[in-house]
Amino acid sequence: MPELKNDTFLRALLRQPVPCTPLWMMRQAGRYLPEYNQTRSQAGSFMGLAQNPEYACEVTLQPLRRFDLDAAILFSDILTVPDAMGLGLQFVAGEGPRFERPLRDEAAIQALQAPDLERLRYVFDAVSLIRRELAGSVPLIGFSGSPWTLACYMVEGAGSSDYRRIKTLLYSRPDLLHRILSVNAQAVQAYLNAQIQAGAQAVMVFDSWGGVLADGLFQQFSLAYTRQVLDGLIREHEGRRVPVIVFTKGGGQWIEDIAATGCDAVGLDWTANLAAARRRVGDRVALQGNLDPMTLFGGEAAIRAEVRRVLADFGPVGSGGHVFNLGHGISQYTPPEAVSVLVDEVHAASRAYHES
Ligand SMILES: Cc1c2[nH]c(c1CCC(=O)O)Cc1[nH]c(c(CCC(=O)O)c1C)Cc1[nH]c(c(CCC(=O)O)c1C)Cc1[nH]c(c(C)c1CCC(=O)O)C2
Repeated sequence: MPELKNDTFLRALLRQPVPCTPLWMMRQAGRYLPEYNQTRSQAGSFMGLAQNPEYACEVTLQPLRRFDLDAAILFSDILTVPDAMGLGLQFVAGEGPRFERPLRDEAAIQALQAPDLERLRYVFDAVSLIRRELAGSVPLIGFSGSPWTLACYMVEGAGSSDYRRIKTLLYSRPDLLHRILSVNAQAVQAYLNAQIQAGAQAVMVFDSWGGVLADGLFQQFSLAYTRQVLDGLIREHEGRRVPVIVFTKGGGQWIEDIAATGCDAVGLDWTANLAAARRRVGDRVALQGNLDPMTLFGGEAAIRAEVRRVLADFGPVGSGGHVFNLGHGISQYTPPEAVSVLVDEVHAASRAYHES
């Protein structure tokens, strides 16, 4: 594998010195890019894109051709894992993901098993192909959903506004929920390790729905299983540390607990304040985030001002690590020009915070 030309993203995650703050964006490959929509219509569907390594590679690279981003993220979805467990993932146009066979009774839960990784071969093939095509320009991030977030989709069968089904299970049959979560933890760990072996240079766990849990239950039903995943991850590959990022949407109040999972970095949504977060965890982990994605609709002056505010909140980087990101995925309605402004401002305005 060729030497990495730009390793600022990996260095920042490990709290090593960098000349300016690296950035990437959650959902950086997606519908706000016309070229994505074009490739998607060629592929016929979202899963048609994700399951074809050439298409997955093409859309992964699209945002990097337009913008000076410091990392690539595998184009895939967190729901490929429950799909490989036999739940039957479907993307209904305009409705988002849905499972044909959600976990709705005890028999289905007892029968659940970690998937045969051969069924996810298309993901690992995409990882290897993307690594080859990146040719050392920037590192590649692999990812998975957290055991809890996957369980939410597996039990609800689709997105939810109140999480009624999974919370019914949690409060009435916690034993069954624990069974789903242990299967998921085993599956996610094997899935991430296979991505690392295929060439992912950092991995991120998306706990998108951790924030809907009550305090105490978050630690028991989400974080404990994320920690199980991390405990068995490959942390060194190709002679380099493979940093792990844990992102819990709505998890700002639990940042000390998240930092204690053994991750290298904690991802924060825009409701957290980076200065306060840093005071709480010290420089034990790097922080990733946390611009409100809607800032990108505010015009150039607002984008530049908000980027400077986020950088100032983190403050002089010193022995810490900051990876700039949005606090959640970029909206499909974002004008691509807004992203150019964001990238320019992060790289230019952050230099002052890296002078020792
Ligand atoms: C909860 C979740 C999902 N998927 C994911 C999460 C965790 C992150 C988060 O909290 O947003 C993770 C994900 N999904 C996708 C990526 C690709 C990599 C990237 O560029 O960040 C990643 C990292 C592609 C995608 N996954 C999806 C799209 C849009 C699909 C399309 O092209 O129609 C993309 C680009 C579909 C998807 N997939 C999922 C939903 C709810 C949807 C529909 C949402 C929507 O319509 O915006 C489940």
